[in-house]
Amino acid sequence: MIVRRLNELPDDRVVSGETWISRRLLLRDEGMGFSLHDTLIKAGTRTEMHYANHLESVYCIEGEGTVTVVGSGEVIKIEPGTVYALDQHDKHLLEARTQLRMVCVFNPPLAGPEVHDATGAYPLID
Ligand SMILES: CC(=O)NCC[C@H](N)C(=O)O
Repeated sequence: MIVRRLNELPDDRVVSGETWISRRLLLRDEGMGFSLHDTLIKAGTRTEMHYANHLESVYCIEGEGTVTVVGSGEVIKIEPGTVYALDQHDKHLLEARTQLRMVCVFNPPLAGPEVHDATGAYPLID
Protein backbone atom coordinates (compact mmCIF):
# COMPACT_ATOMS: atom_id res chain seq x y z
CA MET A 1 0.00 0.00 0.00
CA ILE A 2 1.16 3.50 -0.80
CA VAL A 3 0.63 6.20 1.81
CA ARG A 4 1.22 9.89 1.08
CA ARG A 5 0.68 12.89 3.32
CA LEU A 6 0.39 16.41 1.92
CA ASN A 7 2.51 17.80 4.74
CA GLU A 8 5.31 15.33 4.00
CA LEU A 9 5.55 15.79 0.21
CA PRO A 10 9.10 16.28 -1.05
CA ASP A 11 9.86 19.54 -2.85
CA ASP A 12 10.11 17.88 -6.27
CA ARG A 13 6.43 16.90 -6.02
CA VAL A 14 5.34 20.53 -5.59
CA VAL A 15 5.11 22.11 -9.06
CA SER A 16 3.98 25.69 -9.75
CA GLY A 17 2.71 27.73 -12.66
CA GLU A 18 1.93 31.44 -12.67
CA THR A 19 -1.59 30.89 -11.32
CA TRP A 20 -1.40 27.50 -9.54
CA ILE A 21 0.50 25.25 -7.19
CA SER A 22 0.13 21.51 -7.72
CA ARG A 23 0.95 19.08 -4.91
CA ARG A 24 1.46 15.79 -6.75
CA LEU A 25 0.50 13.03 -4.35
CA LEU A 26 0.57 10.09 -6.77
CA LEU A 27 2.54 9.98 -10.03
CA ARG A 28 3.22 7.57 -12.88
CA ASP A 29 5.93 5.69 -10.98
CA GLU A 30 3.41 4.65 -8.32
CA GLY A 31 1.82 2.47 -11.02
CA MET A 32 -1.83 3.32 -10.32
CA GLY A 33 -2.62 4.26 -13.92
CA PHE A 34 -3.50 7.84 -12.95
CA SER A 35 -1.89 10.72 -11.09
CA LEU A 36 -3.57 12.50 -8.18
CA HIS A 37 -2.89 16.11 -7.26
CA ASP A 38 -4.07 18.55 -4.59
CA THR A 39 -3.95 21.84 -6.47
CA LEU A 40 -4.41 25.45 -5.38
CA ILE A 41 -5.53 28.05 -7.95
CA LYS A 42 -4.72 31.60 -6.89
CA ALA A 43 -7.60 34.00 -6.21
CA GLY A 44 -8.39 36.47 -8.98
CA THR A 45 -6.58 34.52 -11.70
CA ARG A 46 -7.54 33.24 -15.16
CA THR A 47 -5.88 30.12 -16.57
CA GLU A 48 -6.50 28.86 -20.10
CA MET A 49 -5.77 25.16 -20.49
CA HIS A 50 -6.09 22.51 -23.17
CA TYR A 51 -5.01 19.04 -22.10
CA ALA A 52 -4.63 17.57 -25.58
CA ASN A 53 -2.55 14.63 -24.27
CA HIS A 54 -4.46 13.81 -21.08
CA LEU A 55 -7.92 13.33 -19.61
CA GLU A 56 -8.37 15.34 -16.42
CA SER A 57 -11.06 15.24 -13.74
CA VAL A 58 -11.18 18.12 -11.28
CA TYR A 59 -13.06 18.06 -7.96
CA CYS A 60 -13.42 21.37 -6.13
CA ILE A 61 -13.17 21.11 -2.36
CA GLU A 62 -12.65 24.79 -1.50
CA GLY A 63 -13.31 28.17 -3.11
CA GLU A 64 -15.49 29.63 -5.87
CA GLY A 65 -15.01 30.35 -9.53
CA THR A 66 -16.08 29.36 -13.02
CA VAL A 67 -14.88 27.21 -15.86
CA THR A 68 -15.75 28.31 -19.39
CA VAL A 69 -15.70 25.88 -22.29
CA VAL A 70 -13.81 27.67 -25.06
CA GLY A 71 -15.73 27.26 -28.28
CA SER A 72 -19.25 26.80 -26.92
CA GLY A 73 -18.88 29.58 -24.36
CA GLU A 74 -20.69 27.51 -21.73
CA VAL A 75 -19.92 28.82 -18.24
CA ILE A 76 -20.00 26.38 -15.32
CA LYS A 77 -20.02 27.58 -11.73
CA ILE A 78 -17.37 25.96 -9.54
CA GLU A 79 -17.94 25.54 -5.80
CA PRO A 80 -17.10 22.86 -3.25
CA GLY A 81 -18.67 19.59 -4.36
CA THR A 82 -18.43 20.37 -8.09
CA VAL A 83 -16.52 18.01 -10.35
CA TYR A 84 -15.76 18.61 -14.01
CA ALA A 85 -14.25 15.97 -16.27
CA LEU A 86 -12.57 17.04 -19.48
CA ASP A 87 -13.65 13.95 -21.40
CA GLN A 88 -13.36 15.71 -24.78
CA HIS A 89 -9.94 17.23 -24.01
CA ASP A 90 -11.96 20.41 -23.80
CA LYS A 91 -10.12 23.70 -24.15
CA HIS A 92 -11.22 25.72 -21.12
CA LEU A 93 -10.71 28.87 -19.10
CA LEU A 94 -10.62 28.52 -15.32
CA GLU A 95 -11.35 31.68 -13.33
CA ALA A 96 -10.86 31.71 -9.58
CA ARG A 97 -12.96 34.29 -7.72
CA THR A 98 -11.42 33.08 -4.46
CA GLN A 99 -8.58 30.62 -4.02
CA LEU A 100 -9.69 27.25 -5.35
CA ARG A 101 -8.53 23.96 -3.91
CA MET A 102 -8.97 21.20 -6.45
CA VAL A 103 -8.33 17.47 -6.38
CA CYS A 104 -7.11 16.65 -9.90
CA VAL A 105 -6.77 13.23 -11.53
CA PHE A 106 -4.85 12.74 -14.78
CA ASN A 107 -4.94 9.82 -17.20
CA PRO A 108 -2.33 8.99 -18.40
CA PRO A 109 -0.58 9.81 -15.14
CA LEU A 110 1.88 12.70 -15.00
CA ALA A 111 5.53 11.75 -14.58
CA GLY A 112 6.17 14.61 -12.16
CA PRO A 113 7.52 17.92 -13.47
CA GLU A 114 4.96 18.78 -16.17
CA VAL A 115 3.87 22.39 -16.65
CA HIS A 116 1.70 23.84 -19.42
CA ASP A 117 3.26 24.38 -22.82
CA ALA A 118 2.32 27.29 -25.11
CA THR A 119 -0.89 25.50 -26.17
CA GLY A 120 -2.04 24.90 -22.58
CA ALA A 121 -1.22 21.18 -22.68
CA TYR A 122 1.11 19.07 -20.58
CA PRO A 123 3.71 17.29 -22.73
CA LEU A 124 3.97 13.51 -22.69
CA ILE A 125 7.26 12.61 -21.01
CA ASP A 126 9.04 9.32 -21.92
C1 LIG B 1 -7.45 22.69 -12.43
C2 LIG B 1 -6.18 22.65 -13.21
O1 LIG B 1 -6.08 22.01 -14.21
N1 LIG B 1 -5.17 23.38 -12.71
C3 LIG B 1 -3.86 23.40 -13.26
C4 LIG B 1 -2.91 22.49 -12.51
C5 LIG B 1 -3.12 21.03 -12.80
N2 LIG B 1 -4.41 20.54 -12.62
C6 LIG B 1 -2.16 20.21 -11.96
O2 LIG B 1 -2.48 19.87 -10.82
O3 LIG B 1 -1.09 19.90 -12.48
